[in-house]
Amino acid sequence: MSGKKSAAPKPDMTVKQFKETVIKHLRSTLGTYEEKASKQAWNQAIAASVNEFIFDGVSRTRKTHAGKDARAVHYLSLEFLMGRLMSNNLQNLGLYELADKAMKELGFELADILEEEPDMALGNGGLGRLAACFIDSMATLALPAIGYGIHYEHGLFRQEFFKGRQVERPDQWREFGSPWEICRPESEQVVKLYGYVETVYENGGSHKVWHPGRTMRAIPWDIPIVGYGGHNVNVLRLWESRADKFFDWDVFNSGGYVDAYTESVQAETVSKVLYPNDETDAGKELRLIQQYFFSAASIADVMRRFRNAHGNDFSKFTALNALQLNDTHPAIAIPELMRVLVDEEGISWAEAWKMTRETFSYTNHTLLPEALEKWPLRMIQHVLPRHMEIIFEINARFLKDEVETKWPGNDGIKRKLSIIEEANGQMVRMGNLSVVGSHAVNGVAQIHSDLVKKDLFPEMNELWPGKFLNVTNGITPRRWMKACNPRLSTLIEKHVDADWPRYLEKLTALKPLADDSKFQKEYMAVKHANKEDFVKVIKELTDVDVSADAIFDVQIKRLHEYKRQHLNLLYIMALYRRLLINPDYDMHPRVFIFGAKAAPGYYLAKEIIFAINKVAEKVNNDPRIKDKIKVVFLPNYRVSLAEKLIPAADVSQQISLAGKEASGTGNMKLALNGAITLGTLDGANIEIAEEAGEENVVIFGMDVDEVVETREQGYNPGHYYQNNEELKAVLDWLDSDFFTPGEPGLLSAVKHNLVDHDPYMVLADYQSYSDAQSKIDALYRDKKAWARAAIINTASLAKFNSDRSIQDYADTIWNLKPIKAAAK
Ligand SMILES: [N-]=[N+]=N[C@]1([C@H](N)O)O[C@H](CO)[C@@H](O)[C@H](O)[C@H]1O
Repeated sequence: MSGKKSAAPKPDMTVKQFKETVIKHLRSTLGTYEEKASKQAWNQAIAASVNEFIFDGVSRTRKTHAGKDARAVHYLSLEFLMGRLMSNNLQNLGLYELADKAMKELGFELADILEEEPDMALGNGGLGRLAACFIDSMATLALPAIGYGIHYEHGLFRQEFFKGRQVERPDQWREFGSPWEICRPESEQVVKLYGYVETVYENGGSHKVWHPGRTMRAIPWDIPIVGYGGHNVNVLRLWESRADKFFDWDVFNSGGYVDAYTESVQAETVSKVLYPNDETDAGKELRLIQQYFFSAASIADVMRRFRNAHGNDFSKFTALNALQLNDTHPAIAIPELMRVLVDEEGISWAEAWKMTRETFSYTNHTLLPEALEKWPLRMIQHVLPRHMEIIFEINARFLKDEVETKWPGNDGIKRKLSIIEEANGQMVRMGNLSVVGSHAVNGVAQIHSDLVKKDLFPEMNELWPGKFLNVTNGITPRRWMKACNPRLSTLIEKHVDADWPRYLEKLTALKPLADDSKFQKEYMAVKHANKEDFVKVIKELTDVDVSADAIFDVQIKRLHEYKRQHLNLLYIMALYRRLLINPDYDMHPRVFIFGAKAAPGYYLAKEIIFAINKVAEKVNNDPRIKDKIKVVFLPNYRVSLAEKLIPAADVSQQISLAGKEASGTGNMKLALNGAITLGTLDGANIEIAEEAGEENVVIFGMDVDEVVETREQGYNPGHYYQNNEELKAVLDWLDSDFFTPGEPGLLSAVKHNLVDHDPYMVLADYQSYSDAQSKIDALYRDKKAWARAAIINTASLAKFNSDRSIQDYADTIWNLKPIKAAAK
């Protein structure tokens, strides 16, 4: 079976040639030389060498697509959580082994050089990382596609812990520039804001003219996105904001020295920093301006490319362009396209609306009410006066032509479906606007898509049967298996074709080996070696000593109450208590590993982080429990840290309250790398259990219907507190100063939230969770059964390849065909 044909074409380059190219760039591009160069310089020299292939790929792909006047998708996302690019680019070009050998011959470990690259953390969590996996898959599937976003100067904050509390530090990913981006000043756009709208009456008709109060420049930075195999190289275009005029001499000369700068400072703030909220609506004017800035610049870029090819014959526009809204963050692009088509191109409202609806599609990523974006009508009116007019018009026609027709005289439904919410001072509902303005709406996992139809937009679904679809999320196996788990990849390639990172379903060939003791040994040896590596990372980051023989129990995701990191904490405290009561309590040693950032303004999330760190401090230094439990909270969890941890994980904690986690994507990465999912029937956990088999995951807790039932019956967390001795004991422990010597009550916020409110039913699911954790302990100690289950997970989850997700989008929403770029 081994040595089957490999997918990634090996550029005809030898190790010697690669070395020469790197040294050439070290000298001629970076102006240094071998003896003197820093690791950072070597990193830049390798990047410059790799870019020779990449830039060629960009041109080949662009020429091919332009030559064929190709239909393309434009993926609008306020977030792209890219992580590091070097390793992925080397892998996708089939250059990794070559570069590794070359650097070894030059006296370096490639892995060390890769550490020099800062993460491109232009996203908060799942939604941002999904966008990054998706553009990797679009390029790998040779689909004509462009990602559009914001070129934030500062990405997601760096997290540090001070006395157990989260502290945010600014992210400086571009401190020394990035070798992976190209500035494209020739394609800059101008974006307008504020001002007023004039109605011009002429030739018996009238049209609208927007007189902006402020304009700013949008400068594009292109990041090449290399498809696996290096055939197609698409582009991620990120917009940087700059002032129209850098310095206002008139103001300066009239003594307004500082004011002369104001405009440029204000303009630059637009792309200055990513809003660090995951799942909450920021509601700030600057955030709205960010959303409009990149939407308008992107629409203008699409129009420029279209006009260059087709002048103002817009009959082909919808046939050649698909625009995907990654959540409602770019929803303002809908009235923006209408403004351009009607005001600038003079197309009739009806025709323009038809084109707009055909062009847009919208992905919903959450049901959490606080995450559904609503903008004060007054704010949109002030910042975007013409767009507010257009939204009024869209809404009026929608309510009259469609809602009234379906539900004549039903004001209740009109109020519910209206894009404008009359209550709380008139708000604009960006979710309703996105649904009304799109031809397709999808959720990100089957259960979530069903709930979007049933609970979020039931009437819209009735109005447009067939508009609401499901496209279950996925992850790119190139970054999340091939690149981050080379030991597993090598083992796999002994039994499966080398092109498995492209055709993940080939991993099913491992299923027959699940009970093969030799393969089980090899497979678990891979896991153990990965754990040994990560033991060093834990020591380096937290100074905690752990054993690779312990169970690595992992919960890595943003800190949010619905994800229930505090449920995990209660169980850790219960285990600790059992060991204090009976030091010989029979359990396999376990290391609980957390990685999670809390939004800076999210009080309880920060209290949960603090509580976990205080409990960790106590548990990790308590000799009475003989290292049977260790708790590790890794600071600054991010993509590059996930790439080190996921291959070393044994247990994947996916314990959200059923109905709250739309999909999850960490669950997919962990399971594909052989971690056993401990989860609720929520999001994609359900589909992971379906694909891997119920016996190869550990499910607990209420399902969605039971949650709804419990809520309808009136949920009383106090009941569980009073009737579960262990649960009561650990909750009361939080009130004491056991974990915060001399400061009793410092952790009480977490207890009171749970005992008094518990909005995410932690206490209701506690016992079922605790029992499931005992199942995990028993299963792990049955080495054959554990290895079998882990292997089955790796072999059975091809469905969660983001290539499959993107193929679903291409087939069911974008109607998009691949166009392979011409070779040389
Ligand atoms: N926003 N948002 N939503 C999320 C994540 N938090 O980013 O999108 C992710 C990507 O669709 C989902 O996997 C996750 O369940 C959902 O909560």
